[in-house]
Amino acid sequence: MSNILAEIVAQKHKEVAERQTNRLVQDLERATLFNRKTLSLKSFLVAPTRTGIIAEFKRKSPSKGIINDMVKVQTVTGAYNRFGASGLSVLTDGPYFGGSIDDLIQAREINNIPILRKDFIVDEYQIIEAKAIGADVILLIAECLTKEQVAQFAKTAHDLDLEVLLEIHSAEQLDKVAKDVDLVGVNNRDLTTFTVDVNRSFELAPLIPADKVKVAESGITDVNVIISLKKAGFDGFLIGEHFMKQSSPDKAFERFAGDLQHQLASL
Ligand SMILES: O=P(O)(O)OC[C@@H](O)[C@@H](O)c1c[nH]c2ccccc12
Repeated sequence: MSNILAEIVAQKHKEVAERQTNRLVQDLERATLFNRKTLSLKSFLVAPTRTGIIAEFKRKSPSKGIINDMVKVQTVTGAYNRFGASGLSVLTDGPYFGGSIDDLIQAREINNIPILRKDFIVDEYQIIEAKAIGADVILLIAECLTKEQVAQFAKTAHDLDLEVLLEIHSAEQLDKVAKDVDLVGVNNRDLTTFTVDVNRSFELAPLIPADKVKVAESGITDVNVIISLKKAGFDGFLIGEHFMKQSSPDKAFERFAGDLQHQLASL
């Protein structure tokens, strides 16, 4: 594990222990959103009226510092939805990414497309919490978890009707793909050096088991790259910075999605 990742994981264990004493699992299970019917990201990624983009709301990151702390979560995610995102990714990590549980709850209030809880899951409590705040999908990061944890956490998620996106960065981590993993994401960003290389997605695509939906993550800034990734078998494209770094991420998304729809129509 890289230094920064080890630091985040240690911090996460502390945070979860604290939150767990304030809000017990039984309380989470009584939340209204806990019983809502979840939406399938797998289905939305291939819906003909959508773009395959999982559009992310991210205020800051360890690699970039502040990306955008001026915009509102409902303005941005509402536009992502309206202009054809297949899903939303909302950071709920506070210390490193400037997100919060409240951001996801707010996004849920106004959007009827799948929402990925973007966080570092190190404890089952966070999965129950994800359901209770209105998420549809959880992220599991192979680099932070053992093979056994991935299998166990993915099973817990499925028992709650949540889908599971497993993030990998190397071929070796494919060993952690479990039965209950629905989607495999290739993170193009190296969490040690923060360098981004979209070729990582092209290299790993043929090695991902055929029954898992493929998602390319990070460093995507170009509609033509999405077309190539589609040809390589990807159905999902997780994009944050390219929209968030603009003063109006909503308008940036509208333009990008329009270009993509146009390119797709002429294929
Ligand atoms: O902002 P980008 O380069 O478009 O990347 C989005 C997303 O892939 C990235 O935010 C991400 C991928 N895996 C993560 C794990 C935790 C936090 C964030 C991430």
